[in-house]
Amino acid sequence: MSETILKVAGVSKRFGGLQALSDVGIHIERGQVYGLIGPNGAGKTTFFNVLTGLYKPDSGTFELAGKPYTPTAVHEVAKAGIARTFQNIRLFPEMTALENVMVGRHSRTKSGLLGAVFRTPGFKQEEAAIAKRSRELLEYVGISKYADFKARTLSYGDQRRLEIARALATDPQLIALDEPAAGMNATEKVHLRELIDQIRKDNRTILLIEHDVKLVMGLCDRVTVLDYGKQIAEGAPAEVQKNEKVITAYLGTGH
Ligand SMILES: Nc1ncnc2c1ncn2[C@@H]1O[C@H](COP(=O)(O)OP(=O)(O)OP(=O)(O)O)[C@@H](O)[C@H]1O
Repeated sequence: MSETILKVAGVSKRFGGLQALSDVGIHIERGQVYGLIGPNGAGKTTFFNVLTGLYKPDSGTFELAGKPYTPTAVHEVAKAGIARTFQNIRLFPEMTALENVMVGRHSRTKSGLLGAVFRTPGFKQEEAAIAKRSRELLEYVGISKYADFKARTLSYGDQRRLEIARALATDPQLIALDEPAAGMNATEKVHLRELIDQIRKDNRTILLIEHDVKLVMGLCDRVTVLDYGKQIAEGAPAEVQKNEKVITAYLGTGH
């Protein structure tokens, strides 16, 4: 039986005179890879930023796994169960790959600051469990050999994998990936596709913004197409690809 993970309706956002989003809504089922596509400036990143609490919407309702949530702050959204990555990678560059994942995992721990300061047995136990789980996640995304390397020394493709591991560390209901293939070469893209497929097989749910249409069409169960802040199509990739409005939107901007 299908289970709705994310239900968003009526999202609008204006920047001064520019209507960046007009009445946008999406509906994602558990285990789906859902794509958000559209020409440059269509409103994809704005939608992601609204969804994850970076921008306050002018209107909209939000429900995650059947519970309403208000995306007022990034940490509230993380607590509700959405983890995201960014178009311009946001890792802690001077920390090791392992430490970067551990930071993500810490959002799920109980001991708190006092436990850390006094290094209580509870804290040490929890810390060991976090390190173990974080190593497993590095293995899962295929970069365990770089566990002790500083994040900034990893290749672009591996840094994106590390961001995904860090997002997974929060045990999210939904993982939102903002252009995960940006800057990747063809081989890295093949590996990324395998990784996203694996994440889906493990019954996770993914929302994806991606410019690489081939990747989107090959990976996504459903897609929504935005153009000038409006939703011009929604459906299975094969249907959407044939939609006249979508073809015109892409041709019109030279895509
Ligand atoms: N913080 C902001 N202040 C003012 N205008 C903004 C802001 N963020 C986005 N916009 C505008 O909103 C519109 C939608 O931008 P957005 O970045 O969401 O598009 P996009 O679909 O993600 O584009 P791209 O594919 O180029 O990343 C654009 O016209 C952009 O200039």
